Amino acid sequence: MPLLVKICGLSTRETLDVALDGGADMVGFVFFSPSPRHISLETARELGSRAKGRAVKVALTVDADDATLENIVETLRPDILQLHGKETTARLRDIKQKFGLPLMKALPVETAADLAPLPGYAGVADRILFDARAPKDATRPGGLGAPFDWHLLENLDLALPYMVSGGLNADTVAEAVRVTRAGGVDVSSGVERTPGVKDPELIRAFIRAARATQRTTQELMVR
Ligand SMILES: O=C(O)c1ccccc1NCC(=O)[C@H](O)[C@H](O)COP(=O)(O)O
Repeated sequence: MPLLVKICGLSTRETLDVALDGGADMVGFVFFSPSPRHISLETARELGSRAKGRAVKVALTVDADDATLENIVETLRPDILQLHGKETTARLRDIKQKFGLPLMKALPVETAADLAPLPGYAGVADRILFDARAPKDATRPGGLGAPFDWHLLENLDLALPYMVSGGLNADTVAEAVRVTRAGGVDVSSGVERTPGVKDPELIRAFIRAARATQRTTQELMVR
């Protein structure tokens, strides 16, 4: 199964086109006003139509209510909802029932104890995004450019597809995939030179580096 590459926090036509032209499998859009990557519903409509059919569109929210989700679904037309807050399994069931979209639940990781909620989410989410737990004083629960200890996922036995994120960049993505055996990688800060401003060359470099992990694996398999 090819590695899924997600570029998250896209907010302009130009950088969205770079991610799409570079072959990103998933493009993420942030709907969380304290984030430097937050986009308006008007921008969501424009970027959503631009990405349609070219990559999986991911709408990222944090403990959003139904009205907020309804507006995002109506404008972005997402293919998957990424829930990056404290959403319970009951809330995931509620959202899935109301919107009928696949759900990717973000799980903050700092210690092995953080994996305890996995079985519950695995029963309702469609995929899991492992992300670094944000510091207590952080203004947002993700997109902070800091990694977690990937070895915490070394012996993971999860029936669901999962992605790894948190501080990834072109130099570290191969090791993250090797250690976690994740089926997907997700990056935001690692393709920016300043918070919220995506850099075309960093996007291209990250996608190249992520794709290179696949060639290495295939080469190993044929030996
Ligand atoms: O990216 C944000 O600003 C953000 C804000 C609020 C909740 C989640 C957020 N990002 C979630 C993502 O999926 C990021 O891509 C992920 O946390 C990795 O971010 P980074 O460590 O910056 O690569």
